[in-house]
Amino acid sequence: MSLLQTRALTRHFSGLKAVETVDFDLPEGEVRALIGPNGAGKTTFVSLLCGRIPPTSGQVIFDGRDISALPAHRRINLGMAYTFQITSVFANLPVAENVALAARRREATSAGVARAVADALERVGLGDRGDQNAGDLSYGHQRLLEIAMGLAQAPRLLILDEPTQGLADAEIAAFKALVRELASSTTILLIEHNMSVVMETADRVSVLNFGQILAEGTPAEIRANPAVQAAYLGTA
Ligand SMILES: Nc1ncnc2c1ncn2[C@@H]1O[C@H](COP(=O)(O)OP(=O)(O)OP(=O)(O)O)[C@@H](O)[C@H]1O
Repeated sequence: MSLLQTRALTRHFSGLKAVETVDFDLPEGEVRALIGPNGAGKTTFVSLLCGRIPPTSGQVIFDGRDISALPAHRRINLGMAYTFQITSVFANLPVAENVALAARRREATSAGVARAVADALERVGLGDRGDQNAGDLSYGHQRLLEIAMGLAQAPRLLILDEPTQGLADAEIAAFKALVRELASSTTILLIEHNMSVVMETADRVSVLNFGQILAEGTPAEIRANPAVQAAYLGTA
């Protein structure tokens, strides 16, 4: 059963078809990568899923329910968590407090919050950094902190927008392992430019091009798809 669906989802910006009649299905438990050339509409698509911007037309359906008209915070409460390209940690707060802010959206008791914080930091490998100011973490660790903030909300769907951008090679290798571990407990939608991350973590891949789904398949199928290769070469 699909955890997330879109039906004819469309967003225009004064004539520009950033997302155009997209039908998308993400089954529960899957790691799905969303790829596409620059300007293909990936961030716009994710913004529509999260409720950051309204669609021009079409529907977003989460767990069988039409959430197209729900504001972003209500979607978070239903179990959607996301991190965005630009880091959004509170630099002057300790790492643990950043995660606690996210955990309090779901946990009512201070013991529950403390447990959720410790668990989320442990899972991303920042278990010993809780007292440090978030702004003192390396860039790569700040990205992991953002993922921990998402995890602390015990999401059913975790959306990661270019999580490996700006990471060092060793950090990217660790990230691949982290995604596999996270996949045991949550469905993941990964917007990613790094093809080795896509190939090694995704169960399936959706390719956006000019706001439309150009292809869907396993990583191997997508790699071998001539239309996808042409889109990346700018000739499609
Ligand atoms: N707020 C906006 N106003 C006008 N045009 C926009 C707006 N947001 C995005 N666009 C346009 O919509 C198209 C899709 O942009 P989007 O950022 O979704 O692509 P993307 O696939 O995420 O690209 P990238 O990989 O470079 O992040 C682009 O042509 C972009 O210029």
